[in-house]
Amino acid sequence: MSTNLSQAKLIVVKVGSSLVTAEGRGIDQDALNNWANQIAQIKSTGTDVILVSSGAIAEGVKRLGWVKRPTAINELQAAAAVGQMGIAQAYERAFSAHQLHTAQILLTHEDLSDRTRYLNARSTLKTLLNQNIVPVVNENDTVTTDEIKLGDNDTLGALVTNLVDADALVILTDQRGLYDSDPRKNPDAQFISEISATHPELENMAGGAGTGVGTGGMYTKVLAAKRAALSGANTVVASGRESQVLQRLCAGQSIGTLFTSEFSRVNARKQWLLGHIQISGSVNIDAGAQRALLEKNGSLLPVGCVRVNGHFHRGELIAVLNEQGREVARGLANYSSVETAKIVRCHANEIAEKLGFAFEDELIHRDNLALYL
Ligand SMILES: Nc1ncnc2c1ncn2[C@@H]1O[C@H](COP(=O)(O)OP(=O)(O)O)[C@@H](O)[C@H]1O
Ligand SMILES: N[C@@H](CCC(=O)OP(=O)(O)O)C(=O)O
Repeated sequence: MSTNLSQAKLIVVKVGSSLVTAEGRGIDQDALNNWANQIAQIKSTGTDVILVSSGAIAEGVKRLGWVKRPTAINELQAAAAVGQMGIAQAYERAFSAHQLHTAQILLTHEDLSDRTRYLNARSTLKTLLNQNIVPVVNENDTVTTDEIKLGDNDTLGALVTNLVDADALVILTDQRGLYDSDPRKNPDAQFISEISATHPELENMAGGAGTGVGTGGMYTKVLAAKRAALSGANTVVASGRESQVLQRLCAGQSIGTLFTSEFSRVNARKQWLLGHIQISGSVNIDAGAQRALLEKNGSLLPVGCVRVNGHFHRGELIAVLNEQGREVARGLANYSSVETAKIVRCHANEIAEKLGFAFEDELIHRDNLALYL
């Protein structure tokens, strides 16, 4: 795997509140225009981008005329609701100069931990990318309470990276990258240009937020790098004010701090599928489907399924059994057991007719399938 971003086909770019809102003074439209310009150019060279943008609370606080960030959760939620309007407008304006549309995606913790919602979120993001739209993601702050909050958008950026199998996560912030201690507190702090995302000293080096508007500081960024590494993605933390930072990263230049992942893409996904979820049911497949899976790295289509066992919902993990009843794979089902039973042996164009609706053509997409090789 290449360690830089020159081969990346899809990257997640996270921008922090202090950059987006000029440290709380209000949306920095010039900064947004600049990133939009860079993203439009990257997209035209074949690298897709999903933006994760903070700033709703900081912008809301400014619009409401409050002198400082509140601590009461209901006030933070109200501020987020007001500020998110500005964030959405500002990105749409910035990208419209490049004839690109944006789409607002507000996610909660549950959207990413519940398997059905996870698949729906993934499917929506992929569909938007196929339509050449730039998704702009934030946490749905208005409906999340303390206990269920993701809490910071560095974590959200890593979860989105895993969700869509992005090649890399780029976290743009107000520092050049990671130093061995907080450079705001230690003028002798040493800059680190590359480090393993699983380095044991990372958490000790990283401190909290630098300004009153940021959340989590470098600490949540190193945790995010760790999380993104689990699905095989590298993370770069760099300054959002660095000239042409995204284009230069995508051209393979070394800017900021690169956190390298030691997991391979396939293994990480497989670990997640095989290790973390209980099986709800299974399907038996025919020899042709088995060949498609094992030899051609294909998806499992309903036409290759012969029987459905057990009870499962859309998004649940199921086992794939061959004609002899041996488990050959596991994956996330796009249809429930009741729906699957109605579409076994059916071609993709017959699904809507049998069910009255259709999600995907596949019962299990190959991205959501782990094989026992
Ligand atoms: N080891 C470190 N290296 C770099 N920055 C650090 C470190 N420890 C703490 N920080 C702080 O993290 C801040 C960036 O995080 P944060 O304020 O949450 O910004 P953002 O809004 O971009 O997420 C920096 O301004 C810096 O003061
Ligand atoms: N969802 C919040 C952002 C929380 C957050 O993580 O902020 P930051 O540390 O600036 O990325 C908002 O939009 O205000």
